[in-house]
Amino acid sequence: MKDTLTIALPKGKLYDEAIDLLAEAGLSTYGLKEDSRKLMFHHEAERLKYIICRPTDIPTFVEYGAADIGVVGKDTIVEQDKDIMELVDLKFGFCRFVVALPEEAARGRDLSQFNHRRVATKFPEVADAFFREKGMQVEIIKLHGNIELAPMVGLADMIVDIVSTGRTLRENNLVAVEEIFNATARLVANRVSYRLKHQRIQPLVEKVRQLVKDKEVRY
Ligand SMILES: Nc1ncnc2c1ncn2[C@@H]1O[C@H](COP(=O)(O)OP(=O)(O)OP(=O)(O)O)[C@@H](O)[C@H]1O
Ligand SMILES: O=P(O)(O)OC[C@H]1O[C@H](OP(=O)(O)OP(=O)(O)O)[C@H](O)[C@@H]1O
Repeated sequence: MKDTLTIALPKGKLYDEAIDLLAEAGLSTYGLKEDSRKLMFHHEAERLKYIICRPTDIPTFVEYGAADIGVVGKDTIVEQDKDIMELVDLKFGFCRFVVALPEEAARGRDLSQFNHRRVATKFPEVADAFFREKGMQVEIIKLHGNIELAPMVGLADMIVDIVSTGRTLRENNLVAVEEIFNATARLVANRVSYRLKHQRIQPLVEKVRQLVKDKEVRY
């Protein structure tokens, strides 16, 4: 399988756009969008293999070389800081990292008044770096999803989470008070694969770069 290229695709929000982009770049992607529970698709004639991963597991599959390349959000890359190569900003999957507070609590106050409080997040490393930089000491509570719930039930005073349309914050009476950084989907590669399979990876990278070059990022 030395010359088969294995691509890790994130199930979920980035899935369809990742497949559309790879198809546009000339890769065969048949079967990937069919309603199925299959986790691996082997396109033998094209020497391509796709594995379908949980988005947060993509850096692990790529770091260990179980996949040669993959698509993953910048938010996940920063949080996990795995030893992988980031090759292209794909300019979809736009979202912003924010600190958000309950509307009531935010009124007339700024973030510095929330020192020593509790923060719920799926991204403890991002949150920790942000509050350290601010010189604030907070207790970070790691959750795996539905972070917006935490302030409503008294589990935390504030959250660090990603926001796209802002709808989830609004519908849960939260307001963003600080922006941390913006994120989009990235094409990433395993370091060894990038060298050994350069002849397959590099033309794909060039093609993808060309395709997204003039695309505007909408945050
Ligand atoms: N509301 C959103 N709008 C646009 N992009 C988003 C949004 N939420 C997340 N993303 C981007 O899509 C990526 C995958 O998000 P998705 O919700 O599909 O998976 P997840 O639930 O975060 O992953 P896991 O199941 O592994 O915990 C995120 O890492 C981020 O880069
Ligand atoms: O600004 P919006 O467009 O409303 O999107 C933001 C929401 O999207 C993400 O959650 P996701 O849907 O991935 O669910 P999760 O909380 O289970 O991770 C994020 O954690 C927010 O909750």
